[in-house]
Amino acid sequence: MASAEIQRAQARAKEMARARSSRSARGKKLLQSPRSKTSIASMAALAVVALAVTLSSLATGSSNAGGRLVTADVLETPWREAVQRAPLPNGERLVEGCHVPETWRHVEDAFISDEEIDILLRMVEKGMASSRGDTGGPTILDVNGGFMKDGMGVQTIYGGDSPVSFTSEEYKVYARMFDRIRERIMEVNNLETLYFTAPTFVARIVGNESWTPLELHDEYWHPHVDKDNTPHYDMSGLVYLTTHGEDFDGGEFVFLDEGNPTVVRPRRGRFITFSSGQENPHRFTPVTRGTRYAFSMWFSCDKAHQFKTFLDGKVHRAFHRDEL
Ligand SMILES: O=C(O)CCC(=O)C(=O)O
Ligand SMILES: [Fe+2]
Repeated sequence: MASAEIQRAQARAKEMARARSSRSARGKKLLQSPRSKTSIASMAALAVVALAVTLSSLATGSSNAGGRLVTADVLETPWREAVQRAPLPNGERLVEGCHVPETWRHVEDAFISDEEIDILLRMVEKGMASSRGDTGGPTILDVNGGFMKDGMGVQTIYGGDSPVSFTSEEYKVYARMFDRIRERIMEVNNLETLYFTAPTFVARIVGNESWTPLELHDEYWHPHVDKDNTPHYDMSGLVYLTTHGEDFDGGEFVFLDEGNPTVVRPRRGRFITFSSGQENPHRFTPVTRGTRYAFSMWFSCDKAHQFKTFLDGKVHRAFHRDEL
């Protein structure tokens, strides 16, 4: 890279760092990624830093709504932002090493490989095969609990006339995803304990603007706090199987910080985590075209809420734990 170009890239890097720190609001700290290390002496290292800035600036910017935007372009390094945890609801016992005072909003790409995503998509389609909700709106599948909910109501998937049967390869990929996510959330937030909990599900939303929800519960786009809905949720995790702007339009995830929302566009294989309390109100916008798939999963600091029957072979036919 020519030296004038490096200088320009450096100036751009400084400007971006300045813009970033001036946007840091309400006690939040933005992580200074490797690009802010302007003290690196060698020209070669500076060139690498400048390149990282250029790549990263492709994937982040400002959204139409005026807030920050994490685009659906691939992130070379995770996008991260620290938040101060809101006080625990009255009566909830604080678990040291799990209810840490500061947690990270963390967005990471290529968390699940293409091959794994294909297996998961196959699994989801199999589990939703009897869905009557393909005219729009959400179909929700809980593989662990064994039910599927579409616009017409709830059905069990392992019982009935034509029970769904997943292969052990499908179960393996599915179970490993949860294990890896739990470990990653612990790593990112420096936690000592964290338990996978239930319920957890995958949602398929077929964009159709003429679709009208039957009940309030079907209006998936409402702002909410995960822990307000389910008090034992402490950490939230999301994995997307399709990409905004390619497979579907709309369906953008938004952290609802007052006056400064952050939009994260789903991308196939993208993983998002954040703590589940009042510090992270969020929503996602209506899907207007195509099909959006998202796994939602939650983790608890309370051992009593650990999901123990996960893939234990009792709920799930045609599955043997030994095969995992
Ligand atoms: O699918 C998403 O982007 C978010 C889902 C969500 O907020 C939830 O399941 O609680
Ligand atoms: Fe949520």
